[in-house]
Amino acid sequence: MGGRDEATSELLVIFGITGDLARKMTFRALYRLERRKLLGGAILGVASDDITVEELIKRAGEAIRDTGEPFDEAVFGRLGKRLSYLHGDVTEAALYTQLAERVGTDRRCLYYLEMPPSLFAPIVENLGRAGLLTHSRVAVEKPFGHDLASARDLNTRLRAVLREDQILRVDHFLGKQPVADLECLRFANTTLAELWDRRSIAEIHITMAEDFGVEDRGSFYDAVGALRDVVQNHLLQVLALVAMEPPVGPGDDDLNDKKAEVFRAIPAADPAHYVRGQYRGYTDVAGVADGSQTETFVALRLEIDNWRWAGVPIFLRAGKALPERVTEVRLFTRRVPPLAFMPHRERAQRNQIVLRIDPDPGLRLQLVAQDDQDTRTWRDVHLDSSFAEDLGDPIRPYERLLYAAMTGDRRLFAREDSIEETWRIVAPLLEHPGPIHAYQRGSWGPEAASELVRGHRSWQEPWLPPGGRSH
Ligand SMILES: NC(=O)C1=CN([C@@H]2O[C@H](COP(=O)(O)OP(=O)(O)OC[C@H]3O[C@@H](n4cnc5c(N)ncnc54)[C@H](OP(=O)(O)O)[C@@H]3O)[C@@H](O)[C@H]2O)C=CC1
Ligand SMILES: O=C1O[C@H](COP(=O)(O)O)[C@@H](O)[C@H](O)[C@H]1O
Repeated sequence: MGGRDEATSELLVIFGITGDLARKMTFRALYRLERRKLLGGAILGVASDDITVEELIKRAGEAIRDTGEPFDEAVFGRLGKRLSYLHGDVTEAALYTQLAERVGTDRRCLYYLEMPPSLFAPIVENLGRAGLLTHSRVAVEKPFGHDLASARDLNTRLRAVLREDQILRVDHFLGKQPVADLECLRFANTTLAELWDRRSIAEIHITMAEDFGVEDRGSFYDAVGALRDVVQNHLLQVLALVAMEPPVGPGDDDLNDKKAEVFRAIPAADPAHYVRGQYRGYTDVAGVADGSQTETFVALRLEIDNWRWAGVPIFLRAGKALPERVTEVRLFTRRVPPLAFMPHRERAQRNQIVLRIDPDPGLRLQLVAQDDQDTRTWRDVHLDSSFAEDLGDPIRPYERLLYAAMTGDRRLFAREDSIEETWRIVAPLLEHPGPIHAYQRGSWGPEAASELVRGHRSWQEPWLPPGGRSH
């Protein structure tokens, strides 16, 4: 994380400071930045609850403790001194008059919108009317639209008052260490860089598994489903970083240009290669409609029609109530020819390269070795790196993203064209969702997901950290 300069925001204004995301993620991220002495300015929280700043600070402390973060009173004291609070209805002009009095129109602010998505555009329009956007940036949480048309509409409304370089579209997966590091891992290492194309790679699997259900988010989730919740955004952003060409420079657009090229080369997904599942018991969750057809599991196949990846199938799967919480990218190499020097001319298994994003990020290279006890057979051997062991405690996603937003580093945020392309890619699946297959909680999803990969590598047991599951 780099230094601060005249591009750094002087004031962070958080809309939605009393919400769930702030409680679970934002306060902790701010606390960690404070501990690393990376917070330079004041923080103003905005929400509708009529509470005092003392109450807000108390809630912030509880929220940070609840995350299990080691708690240092001195650090928290410094953070608390930065906090102030403004309550009101964000749909009313009066709030922005008060905000302008508190903030002034000359300050470089970062407005971070952790709000119900229907309020993103109205808030930005109100900020514009109050003259509060001239020197400022706006970070908007997910989701950015619920389909291509709504994403375009939101974009148009934001762009009516903001330049593209003032808009930061948050996707917290882009703040995860192994995702942020993909560019360097791929292009700084000849061993990976030389393998990373259709000549050496036969197929790619990306798995995002969660070992919990929808829990208390029934009404939010039932209107969204797995495809919109994590594939259109998180997994496609990861795929772009896995598949892109090397950026030609360090600029924000250098990276985003390469990601956009990948998206443009992905044909719209084919509903014939799309499987949806719903775990048994989902419709009993509070907030879920009776007889809901919303998917809690998806598996799909994509292609990238460019010179690097043509002919390499890409399989994505994501689901809730699966056996493990694990997110990984797995590349299967092509097979070597039969080995004439072995007693049987059997062909060795493919190598696999696995990037584990969660939990315990790391990289695995799965190779084949001759079994020392029985030289006629093969054994898998693994070269594993745990990034925490090798690189130290990682910066947390929201910590990384908040800092990047405050310093104006747009590389970690999704650009307008990428968002629209990802909605285009999934559009046929939204229009023709197909049947929903029931699956048992704690299974790897419906049987139809295995059918999807028939003739290809089967879905693999994900690579788990030593000791199995961790959160
Ligand atoms: N929660 C999560 O785990 C995640 C959330 N997100 C995204 O973050 C955003 C916020 O989500 P979340 O925190 O869960 O939402 P919540 O419903 O928990 O919080 C919403 C916030 O908005 C405020 N608010 C709502 N309406 C108004 C209004 N008219 N005027 C003023 N304030 C208002 C609420 O204030 P008050 O409570 O005082 O009324 C509250 O602070 C969403 O875009 C969501 O998709 C993204 C990833 C994960
Ligand atoms: O955006 C979302 O992401 C979480 C998973 O994020 P992680 O950082 O815990 O891996 C997912 O559970 C949630 O449904 C989705 O809205």
